[in-house]
Amino acid sequence: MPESVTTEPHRIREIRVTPVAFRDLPLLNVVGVHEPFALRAIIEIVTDSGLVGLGETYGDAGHLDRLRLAAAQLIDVDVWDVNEIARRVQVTLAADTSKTGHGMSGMVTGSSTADRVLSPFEVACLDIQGHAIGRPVSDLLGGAVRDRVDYSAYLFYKWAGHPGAEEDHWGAALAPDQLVAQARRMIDEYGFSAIKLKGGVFPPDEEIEAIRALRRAFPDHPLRIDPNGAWTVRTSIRVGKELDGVLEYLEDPTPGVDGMAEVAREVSMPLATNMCVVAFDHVKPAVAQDAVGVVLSDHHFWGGLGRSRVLAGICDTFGLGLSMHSNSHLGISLAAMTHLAAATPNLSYACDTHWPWKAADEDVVVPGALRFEQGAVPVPTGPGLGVELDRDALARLHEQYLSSGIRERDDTGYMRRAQPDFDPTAPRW
Ligand SMILES: O=C([O-])[C@@H](O)[C@@H](O)[C@H](O)[C@@H](O)C(=O)[O-]
Ligand SMILES: [Mg+2]
Repeated sequence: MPESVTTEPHRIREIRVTPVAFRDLPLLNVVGVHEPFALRAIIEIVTDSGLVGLGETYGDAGHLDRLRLAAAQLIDVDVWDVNEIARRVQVTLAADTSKTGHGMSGMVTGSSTADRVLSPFEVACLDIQGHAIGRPVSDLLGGAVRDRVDYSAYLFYKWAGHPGAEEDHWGAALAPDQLVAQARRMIDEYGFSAIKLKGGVFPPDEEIEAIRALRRAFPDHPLRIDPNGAWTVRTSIRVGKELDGVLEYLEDPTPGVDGMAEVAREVSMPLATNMCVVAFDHVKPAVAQDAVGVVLSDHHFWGGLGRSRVLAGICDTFGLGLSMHSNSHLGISLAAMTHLAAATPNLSYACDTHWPWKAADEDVVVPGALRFEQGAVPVPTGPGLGVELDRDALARLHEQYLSSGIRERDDTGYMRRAQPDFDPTAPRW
């Protein structure tokens, strides 16, 4: 065996779970509005060989408890033994049937608790594996089939600023012309070549008008709208027919597989989802009913990068398209998403990202490794995820978490402070 090859295990000596908060803007959605800070948890796995791997996940209190519970069971496991790590997470959380505290504000329900908890540990192990052999994570996933990953311009209706605060640098977006201006600015800054509108905020006809305005302003950009299940089956069919030939896909128009299947039978464009197919046991019924044409994968709730590639294989087998979902996130997640998308041949749509909504000066990774060029992130080529933890920034964002007082994402509660009778029930129209 050549001397450079080592077969030594890299055993987990310590796992640090650090909740952080970063500034967020008042982005509107079907369940309410984003609070002034978004929460994440940063995972550091330290091995007995002195390597450190990074992961990032939701930061809600219930999820933090589960992360810490599982972390305690992973000491001494070799980071190459991800199956054993998955088994231990599964066993630790077997009795945990609570669906709360997952950090997705009610818009992604029914995802597997064990997969959500496993995800950041698996990513951190892959980061360490990559460092151990000097190869990027995309190589560990089978090799990058593209050297840059396309992301979409993720538009939100939004207030001008948080209540009681000054107008923020994006300003209000409550009408079609303001959304067009938002898209223009985001595309000028990042170069995105596809556009997604978060809908479910205003009556459907207003949102149809917004999509039409975007189509006029950006005739060549694929367009998507995602009302997070805000519409009845009937409304979804009407909107789908009105936007025939305009949308690349229609994302979660109505809740549940049965409703989606009814809509899918009547509209021409594919239906996409990150709401009714969010765990492996949802795939079979959705396929049986032909309910969705595109699955929005998300390694944060599908159990990490390896299991997301399993999902990609399933989508390929059943002829389903594959795109990628996002929530408010920092650079470790962006790096993981980029490696995964790079190594997934059938991920053929521009991925979602909330990145433009994050303040440029707030992240836990050292700047430089991740950048947008013409709407895409070049796949990091350094070892592991290719990003480095900025410890001062981590400490700062942790302090911000402590002082923010926010412990759970609560878009509805925050909305009700401004509008006490706000009702998040969906479908609404
Ligand atoms: O950030 C938001 O408000 C989004 O609505 C997010 O929470 C959703 O999970 C997501 O982006 C989606 O595509 O449903
Ligand atoms: Mg969605």
